[in-house]
Amino acid sequence: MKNVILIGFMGTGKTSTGRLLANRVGYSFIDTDNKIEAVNKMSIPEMFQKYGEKYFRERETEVIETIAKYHHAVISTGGGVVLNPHNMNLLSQNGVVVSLTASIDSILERTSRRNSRPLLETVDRRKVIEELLKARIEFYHKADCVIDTSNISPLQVTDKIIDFMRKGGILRARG
Ligand SMILES: Nc1ncnc2c1ncn2[C@@H]1O[C@H](COP(=O)(O)OP(=O)(O)OP(=O)(O)O)[C@@H](O)[C@H]1O
Ligand SMILES: O=C(O)C1=C[C@@H](O)[C@@H](O)[C@H](O)C1
Ligand SMILES: [Mg+2]
Repeated sequence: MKNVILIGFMGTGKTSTGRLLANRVGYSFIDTDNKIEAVNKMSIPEMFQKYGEKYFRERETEVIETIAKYHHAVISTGGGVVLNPHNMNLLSQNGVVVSLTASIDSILERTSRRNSRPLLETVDRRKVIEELLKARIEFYHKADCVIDTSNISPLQVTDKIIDFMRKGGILRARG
């Protein structure tokens, strides 16, 4: 049974939508950021602060190497998972990749609600978001399905993902 992998920039809703989707389709739910924190017994901001981004990326890949083998799971990733082709090869071998996008204004608003994203701890968050998005956009578009979440609720996003899963034969008809 294929996994559903959610990729996308910070604040596009991977974690909240992924949890909801897993509940609706009866899959297990894994969030790579949460898993990294649990396995390493350390928060992501603390990890960045103590050991830097490179160390975090290595821990991220370790977690992906484990969870890519799961079945029947919705896997919500961290925003930078797409940067390492090894991560994406592992994940896509055993799953379909759904990319969530959002406008810069939506991202700015949503990422201001909780301040636990080390890469956005900066004075000019809009500028950093624009720069990171520019560098990453091509990766976020390498997906089996791309959904703009700017003006729809997490529930509506899951409706679209479920439609996509049914059309691809990943999920059987209603039930
Ligand atoms: N479609 C949506 N419409 C409005 N708000 C949303 C939507 N999706 C998520 N949010 C809100 O945006 C914030 C960020 O969502 P979430 O943590 O799920 O994003 P994420 O993609 O997992 O981010 P990160 O990459 O940093 O883990 C949360 O407050 C969430 O409730
Ligand atoms: O976009 C990113 O590079 C990140 C996103 C978050 O989900 C975390 O994985 C971490 O803060 C890095
Ligand atoms: Mg998340």
